[in-house]
Amino acid sequence: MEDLIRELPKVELHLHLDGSLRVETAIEIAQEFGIELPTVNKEELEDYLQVSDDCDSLAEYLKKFEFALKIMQSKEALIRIAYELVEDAAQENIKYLEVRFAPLLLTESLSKEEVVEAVLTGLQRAEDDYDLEVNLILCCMRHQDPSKSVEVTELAINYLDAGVVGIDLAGDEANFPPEEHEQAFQLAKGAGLHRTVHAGEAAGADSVRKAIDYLSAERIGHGVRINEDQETVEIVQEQQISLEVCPTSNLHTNVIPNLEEHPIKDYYELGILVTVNTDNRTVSNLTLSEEYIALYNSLDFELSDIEEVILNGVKAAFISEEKKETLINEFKTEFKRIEAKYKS
Ligand SMILES: O=c1[nH]cnc2c1ncn2[C@@H]1O[C@H](CO)[C@@H](O)[C@H]1O
Ligand SMILES: [Zn+2]
Repeated sequence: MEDLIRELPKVELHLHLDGSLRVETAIEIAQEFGIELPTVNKEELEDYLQVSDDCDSLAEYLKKFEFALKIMQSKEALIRIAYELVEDAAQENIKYLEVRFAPLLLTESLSKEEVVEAVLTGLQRAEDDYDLEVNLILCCMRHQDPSKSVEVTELAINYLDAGVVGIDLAGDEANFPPEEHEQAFQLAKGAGLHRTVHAGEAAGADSVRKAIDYLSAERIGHGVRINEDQETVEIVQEQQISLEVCPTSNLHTNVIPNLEEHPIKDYYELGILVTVNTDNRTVSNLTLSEEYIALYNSLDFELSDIEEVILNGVKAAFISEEKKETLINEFKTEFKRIEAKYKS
């Protein structure tokens, strides 16, 4: 079953560039650019980049990004890291990928336009070399002034036809409410940019409601905690808001005590459009295949359920209806072929 899952065509919609760089690459870039490292030993550096078992909150988890951001301040680093992330995704048969990051955290020596262009260059080079499609989402950060979110949105609008498809709101959910960023998200909506918002992770259902009401979120990053309020569950169901669920990340930020108690199966059974994602591959030391294997082992998802969740990812993707239909047909054919192969 595990090999079969690895072979299935997949989609990933919630993946942070700065949480997913290869550890070897971090060492090489730091050495090349004279950036001071706490250690050049790969295993030891992993401790700095990966979350430990005793991490007890999102705020603590977010500290894991500080080092990655330091080494991502040059064009060369951004092109390489973006390229390698797509390469890693292609290796586990991801056919459609949305990558996200916060451009304003990377402007120590580059302009925000240079930052976006370098990442798009890396993504597109890998798209040319591998058989998958990639789009980019730009993150606004909760702790930054709302005017910065407008700046990120304007930047996203400039690259709307060049690979950027939407904006996100990320960062410390418990301490910074979403509604302050309304102007940016309404600007995005008016310009035809898609909107996703991290919510219902470090704060409850109320945070999800605000993301929908004020920020016109089409998707919710995580949304684990919607079950704290029945009305929110119904709104998510009725409005077909999809959830970008990242089960292992939720374990690491201490939103759930163990995978077995993750509510994803309940949401799935209610017909909510749940998708499965890694969030941060390096921070959580994780691949998407492993995440699906965990659903199979810990949450009793059967193969047909896993395939349906993968198709949910296509349905929730920030792409045209025509592209969705093509991908769904391709995926269904592949599912049948792979199932037949493993039966024989
Ligand atoms: O699970 C999460 N919840 C909220 N914010 C996050 C999560 N993972 C990463 N980031 C934040 O998003 C920024 C841009 O990629 C990262 O720098 C990190 O601060
Ligand atoms: Zn995230």
